[in-house]
Amino acid sequence: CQTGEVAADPQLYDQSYLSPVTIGNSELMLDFDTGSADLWCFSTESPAAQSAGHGLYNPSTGTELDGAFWDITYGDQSAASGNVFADKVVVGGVTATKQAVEAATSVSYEFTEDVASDGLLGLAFSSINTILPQPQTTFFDTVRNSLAKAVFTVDLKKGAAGSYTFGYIDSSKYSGAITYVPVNTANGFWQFTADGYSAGGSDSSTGRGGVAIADTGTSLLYLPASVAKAYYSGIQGATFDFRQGGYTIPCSATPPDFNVAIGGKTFTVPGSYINYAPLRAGSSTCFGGIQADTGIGFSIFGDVFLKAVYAVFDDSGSSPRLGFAAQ
Ligand SMILES: O=C(NNC1=NCCC1)c1ccc(Br)cc1
Repeated sequence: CQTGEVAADPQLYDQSYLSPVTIGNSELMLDFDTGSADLWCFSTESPAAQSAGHGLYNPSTGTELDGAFWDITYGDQSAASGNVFADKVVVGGVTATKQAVEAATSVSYEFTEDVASDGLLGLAFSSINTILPQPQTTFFDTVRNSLAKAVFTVDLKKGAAGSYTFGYIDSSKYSGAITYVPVNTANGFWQFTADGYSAGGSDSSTGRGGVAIADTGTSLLYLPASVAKAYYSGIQGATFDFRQGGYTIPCSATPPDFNVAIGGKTFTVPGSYINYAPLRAGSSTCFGGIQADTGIGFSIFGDVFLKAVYAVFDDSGSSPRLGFAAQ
């Protein structure tokens, strides 16, 4: 019965969180992503112009999956592709002896530029793994039957190291009870329904809830346009800046807290989390941590929300469920 824990180290402005993973005989820093289902890494097969500065997986330790290829495009239009090897993967002591490791032979500039990240470890459902002709299982799916409990937890923090655990829930990491809600796996995501939103201390709801996904791979909190609009209407100097592609606020602003009702419980994102980051270093205009989910199809509860709660991704029962608790 395996259990394990790894640190989740925040990158600049908490844009992403990286965790150490041993693949074959190299340790790489991967971005754990509950919004996708591929485990891929820069490799000795990646073009040097794309992989300079990154840790590389050397597939010599693995066994090539003949004829298997992968090609993924993320919600932010970043992309990567390559071939596949079966190799040993260890995360916080939890071992998958024959995990599908997707070696990159091409990546988009977003990944080349992010030199701290050596790849991604997908934690969505294996139904959206992009390997063809035969999709493979995520790390969690590969090890889930060997875990003490088929769960993983996400404890991200603002500007500080958090953690991911596999196989157990750590009651020292949260306060109060965990509120569980059902998950709809039809789209391959950890998809749930949020009941409603409100800003500040007021109970003036900024709108009905809706369908959402829990996505550690997305930095911000994307909500229905009406909810985002109502939220920023309460902040002096806030504006929708179409050139920046979203809401901006004065960096001097103290945004109101943001409340989300899930499963009959209210979870609060401190207003400071929504004063996300300067548009450019030194700018006095900051990008908002809440943005409109227009055109995406559902809301995305990314890191701005997840770092305010303790989240349990539970596949131990007859159907998957998500648990949230105050941190
Ligand atoms: O791609 C998604 N999440 N992960 C990552 N983003 C950027 C790098 C990794 C994503 C998933 C579902 C929806 Br809906 C929108 C976005």
